Amino acid sequence: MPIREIRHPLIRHKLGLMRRADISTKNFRELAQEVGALLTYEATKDLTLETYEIEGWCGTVQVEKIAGKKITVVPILRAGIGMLEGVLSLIPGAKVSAVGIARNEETLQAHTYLEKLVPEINERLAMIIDPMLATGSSMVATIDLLKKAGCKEIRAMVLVAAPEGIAAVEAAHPDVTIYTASIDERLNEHGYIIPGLGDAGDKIFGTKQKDV
Ligand SMILES: O=P(O)(O)OC[C@H]1O[C@H](OP(=O)(O)OP(=O)(O)O)[C@H](O)[C@@H]1O
Ligand SMILES: O=c1cc[nH]c(=O)[nH]1
Ligand SMILES: [Mg+2]
Repeated sequence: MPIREIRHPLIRHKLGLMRRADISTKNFRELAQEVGALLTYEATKDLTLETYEIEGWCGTVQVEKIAGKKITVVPILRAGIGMLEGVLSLIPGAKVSAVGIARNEETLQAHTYLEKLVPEINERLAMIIDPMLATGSSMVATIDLLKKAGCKEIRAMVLVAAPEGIAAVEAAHPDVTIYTASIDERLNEHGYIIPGLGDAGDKIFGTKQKDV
């Protein structure tokens, strides 16, 4: 199952607010973190649990914890940072592997400029975060480098996904499930998602809005 659109009412509501042309940087940032947290809740729903025993207030009690694999969250810089706090609010122990990728706005090809992966990443579940999945070239490049580093289980969370990007990830990496708040209609001639959110990196960091 490579794509999961999470149509939860809270997510739909928050994403609707994010689509407003006049949204402030502050509100966009807050909502990106909130939707990031809600997607994390869904994307971790099937993690396996194991029971163990503790001393509780009335004697020993069986409790549960997440079994096996540790997690690394992989924000695709810059815009992925805009979801990081939200994700870590639910998985505070996760280690962070930063991947810097910028899309060439002419060719729409992804260019990798930073790769700072945590040790023993091959033993971790990697959860990639990026607000936008447009052509898919940034996501495919990230999955390529994680697999090269030995990652065996990879999931991705994006706020908005275009059908073109979903198809690209599915073709290159059919084993990776993508969790998204919305599958939007299409890309425009500049490779921007319609209706989308505009330039998510610029909105999160307050840098100049490009004419998209
Ligand atoms: O699916 P794609 O066609 O590759 O496009 C999506 C990428 O574009 C944006 O990043 P951008 O390159 O603008 O960098 P930024 O995060 O530094 O703004 C976005 O955050 C994704 O990483
Ligand atoms: O719609 C898009 C596509 C790529 N990057 C963005 O920030 N937005
Ligand atoms: Mg950008």
